[in-house]
Amino acid sequence: MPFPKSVRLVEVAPRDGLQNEPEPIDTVTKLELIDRLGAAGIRYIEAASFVSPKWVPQMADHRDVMTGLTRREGVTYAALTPNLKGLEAALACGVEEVAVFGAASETFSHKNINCSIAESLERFAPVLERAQSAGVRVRGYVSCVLGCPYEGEIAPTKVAEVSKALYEMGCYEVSLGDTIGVGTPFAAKRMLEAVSRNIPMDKLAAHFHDTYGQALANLYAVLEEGIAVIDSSVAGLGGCPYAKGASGNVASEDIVYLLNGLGIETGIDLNRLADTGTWITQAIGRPNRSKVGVALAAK
Ligand SMILES: CC(C)(COP(=O)([O-])OP(=O)([O-])OC[C@H]1O[C@@H](n2cnc3c(N)ncnc32)[C@H](O)[C@@H]1OP(=O)([O-])[O-])[C@@H](O)C(=O)NCCC(=O)NCCSC(=O)C[C@@](C)(O)CC(=O)[O-]
Repeated sequence: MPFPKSVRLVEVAPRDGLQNEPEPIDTVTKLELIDRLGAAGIRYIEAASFVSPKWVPQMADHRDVMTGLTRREGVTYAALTPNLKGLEAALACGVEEVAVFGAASETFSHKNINCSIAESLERFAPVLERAQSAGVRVRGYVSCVLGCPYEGEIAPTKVAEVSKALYEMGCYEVSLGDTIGVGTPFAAKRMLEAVSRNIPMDKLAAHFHDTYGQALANLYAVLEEGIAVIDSSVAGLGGCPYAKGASGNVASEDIVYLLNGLGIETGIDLNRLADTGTWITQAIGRPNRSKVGVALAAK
């Protein structure tokens, strides 16, 4: 299959990138991050997470973030909503898109959202119904698609089964999460091949973490298969609170550099994006994990 002509980047740094930070990051910094990402040309930003503050304290200011952000024309600002409580709170803030998040691993599902895979799907059904009645689109995540921190290998058929359930429930897109970044290119292709038997390729997204330094290679592999939506995090920020040692998503700067080199359109200004990575890492005292960001900053 030829490479896609353009790729839509889903920027997850304000949520996935920051959720694991142990020290509270003030809302003003989060809002500036979101604004700078929009100014760099990102058209889809996952801004917050309406989850329990007891589970993920860093996302406790979700209301202030969602109502405080300056909306730019053409940019979608989305939020995670694991249940009806989260959805209602997000709707009250005027959210235009939400995401539910499940897993292909039973143990991870319990650790992350305190229920089995089957229970999570039951919990998501009314979230989708309510969101749809409010005219809000719902994205679906599947975690552990290339491995689980507790169970090890995960069968592609299991990933396909959970993805299909989310898609059939009404998620307009299913994002496939290599939560702990253990995948390699052939494994990524095998997993995608299984999932895409049930779901059209243009309804799938790749959400690959870079823990083992494989994210770019894996993304190249799935781009070859026709994936055209990629989740990424500026400066490679992030990690999952329920996946010890997992590092952030592929750095947005690195994937944009790769896509530019392949002649694939993103509409993103790489220099502005790299400046944003430099700024946020300095603001929160984290190393910049984007090789491209570091190289550009050194110029
Ligand atoms: C799902 C729950 C809430 C279940 O948690 P629970 O304890 O089973 O829920 P509960 O219904 O029994 O409620 C317990 C308490 O939480 C409150 N509560 C209940 N729901 C909400 C809500 N929406 N917002 C705020 N508060 C909430 C509820 O009101 C109650 O408060 P209390 O009476 O004890 O004071 C919990 O497990 C949770 O919040 N988990 C979130 C975990 C999380 O955010 N993980 C990181 C995101 S997923 C990820 O990073 C992976 C991804 C998406 O990036 C893809 C990848 O890389 O693989």
